[in-house]
Amino acid sequence: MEAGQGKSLATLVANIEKLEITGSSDVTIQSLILDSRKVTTGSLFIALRGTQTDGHQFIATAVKAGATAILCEELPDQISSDVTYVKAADSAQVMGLIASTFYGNSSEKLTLVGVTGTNGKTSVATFLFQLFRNLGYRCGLLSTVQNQVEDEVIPSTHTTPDAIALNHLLATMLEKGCSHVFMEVSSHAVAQHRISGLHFAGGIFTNITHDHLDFHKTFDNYIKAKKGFFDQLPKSAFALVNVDDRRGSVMVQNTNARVETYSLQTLATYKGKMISDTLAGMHMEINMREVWFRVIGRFNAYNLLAVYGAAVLLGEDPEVVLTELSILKSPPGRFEQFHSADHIVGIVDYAHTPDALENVLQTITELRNGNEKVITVVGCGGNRDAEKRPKMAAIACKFSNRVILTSDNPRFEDPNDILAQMQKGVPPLDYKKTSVIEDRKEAIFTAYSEAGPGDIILIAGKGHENYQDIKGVKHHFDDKEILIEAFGNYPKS
Ligand SMILES: CC(=O)N[C@H]1[C@@H](OP(=O)(O)OP(=O)(O)OC[C@H]2O[C@@H](n3ccc(=O)[nH]c3=O)[C@H](O)[C@@H]2O)O[C@H](CO)[C@@H](O)[C@@H]1O[C@H](C)C(=O)N[C@@H](C)C(=O)N[C@H](CCC(=O)O)C(=O)O
Ligand SMILES: Nc1ncnc2c1ncn2[C@@H]1O[C@H](COP(=O)(O)OP(=O)(O)OP(=O)(O)O)[C@@H](O)[C@H]1O
Ligand SMILES: N[C@H](CCC[C@H](N)C(=O)O)C(=O)O
Ligand SMILES: [Mg+2]
Repeated sequence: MEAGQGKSLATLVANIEKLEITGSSDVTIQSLILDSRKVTTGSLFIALRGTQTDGHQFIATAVKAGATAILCEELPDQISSDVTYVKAADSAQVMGLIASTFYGNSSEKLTLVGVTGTNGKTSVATFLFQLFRNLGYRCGLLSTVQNQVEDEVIPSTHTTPDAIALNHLLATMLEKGCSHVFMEVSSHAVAQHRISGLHFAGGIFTNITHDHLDFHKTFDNYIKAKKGFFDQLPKSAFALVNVDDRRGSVMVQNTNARVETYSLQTLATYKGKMISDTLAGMHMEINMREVWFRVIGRFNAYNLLAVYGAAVLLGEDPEVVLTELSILKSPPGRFEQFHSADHIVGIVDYAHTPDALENVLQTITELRNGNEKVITVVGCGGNRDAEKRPKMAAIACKFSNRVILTSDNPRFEDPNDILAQMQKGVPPLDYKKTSVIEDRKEAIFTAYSEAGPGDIILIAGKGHENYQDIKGVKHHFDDKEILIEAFGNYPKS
C-alpha cells in the first residue's frame, strides 16, 4: 500500500473500534483535511473541537467543497446521501490512527524516538539527529526550529505538527531512505492526540516546570499530558527519564516500556558528573569515562546524558558515541555565543520559561571569572501563559547586574501590558538596575552601548526565531542579526 495515495475508507478504519458509519465505506479517500477551507473532491474532512471554534460547524461547507467523507463526534442535522459520515467518540484520536494508515504506517518501519519535557526537547532531538547522521545513518528531524530530512530543510510551523502533517513527513522520510527519526513531542501534541497511532522505539523525558498553563489550566493536567506519551509507548520501546526531576518517576508509573534513567545527582543507568564548565567547553564524566564537550552549561550536561543514554539503548557503541558527541554544536539560538571587537560576549538563547531562564543565567553566573557585568535583555510572548511574566523578570533581576525588559512576540496583546505584568516581578531593590525598552532592537543596542570589555549580554526568549509576531503578522526580526549589527557600532561613539 503506497503512502499518501488514495485509499478506501474501509481500509482506513479497518482496525478502529467503536465507530458508527453512516453511508458506504467503499469510497476512495484522496486526502485528509482538517480545515474546511482546504477541502477538495475526495477529501475526508475531520471535524475537530478546537480552542477557538468547533470544526463541526464547517461540515456543510466541507460537503459543498466536495468532501467524500466526514469524521466527526456528532452527526450534523442534515445528512447528505452521497457522503459517508464516520462518528467517533474522539475525532482527534481517530484522526491519528487514520493518518498513520493513510501514510503507510511509516513509524513502524522507522526507528522513531520522541523527546518530551518543558525544556531541552529541541536540543536533545537535534543532538540525536546530528549524532546518528555522524554515525552513518540517514535521519529525519521534527523540531521547533525546523524539520529536516537529511540535508533538506522543511520549515516547521509547530514543535510537533498535527497528525496529518506529521505522518506525511514520516512517510517522506521513509521514502527518502531514512532509518532513524528524532522528534519533539509537545504537551499540546499529546493532549490533542497528534501522536496517536505512532509506533515509537523510545521516549525521553527531560524535565517539567512551569509553562503552557494557558492551555492545560493546571500543572497537574500538564504533567498528565506529558505522562500520556509514556503511557502509550509499547513494550518494545525504552522510556529514558531524568530522575533528578522529581516528576521523572511519575512519567513512567504506567508505562509498558522498559524504564531506564539518567542523572547528574544519583544512581542511574546513565550517570554523569560535571567536572568543569567554561565558555570554551565542558568537561564531564559519563559512566566513568571522561569527555570534553563543545556545548556548555549544566542544562546541556543533562541533554548530553539523555542523548548518550538513548544512543546506547538504540544499540550504539558507548565509546564511539562519546567521541562523536564531543564534537557536537548547540542547535541555532541555544546558548549561541557572539564576540565583539571590544571583547563583549553576546549570548542568544531561546529561554522562554522561568526554568530555562534560571538555568541559562545560572550557567552564566558559574562561567563568570570575576567582576564582569551580566546584562539581560528579555521579554515574554503574548497570548501565552501570563503567570510566567513576573517570574521571568524576577529571575532576570536575581542573576543580572542590569536588566532590560523588552517585547518578545506580542501576538494579539499590547506589548506594554505584557511589560507591565513583567515589571510586577521586579523587586523594589532592583528597580534602579531595570529598565523597560519596548522596541527590541533598541533594547539590544542599549545593552551593547552599556557593556564594557568582558561583560556578558544575554538576549533571551527568541533564540532561532527570525520574526516578531505582531497582531498575526510576522515581521522579520532576528536577535542574532541585531546583535551583530550592534557589535558593528564599535568603536562606540
Ligand atoms: C492551541 C493549539 O494547539 N491550537 C492548534 C489547534 O488550533 P485550534 O484548536 O485553535 O483550532 P480552531 O481555530 O479552534 O479550529 C478548530 C477546527 O476547526 C477548523 N476550521 C476552522 C475554521 C474554518 O473556517 N474551517 C475549519 O475547518 C480548524 O482547522 C480546526 O481543525 O489546531 C490547529 C490545527 O492543528 C493548530 O494549528 C493550532 O496551533 C496553533 C497555531 C498554536 O499556536 N499552537 C501552539 C500553542 C502549539 O501547538 N504549541 C505546541 C507546543 C509548543 C511548546 O512546547 O513550546 C506545538 O507543538 O507547537
Ligand atoms: N535540559 C534542559 N533543562 C533546562 N533548560 C534547558 C535544557 N535544555 C535547554 N534549556 C534551556 O531552554 C531553552 C529551550 O531549549 P530547547 O529549545 O531545547 O527546549 P524545547 O523543550 O524544545 O522548547 P519548546 O517547548 O519551545 O519546543 C534553551 O535555550 C535553554 O535556555
Ligand atoms: N513554543 C513556544 C515558544 C515560545 C517562544 C517565545 N518567543 C514566545 O513567543 O512566547 C510557544 O509557542 O509557546
Ligand atoms: Mg522545541
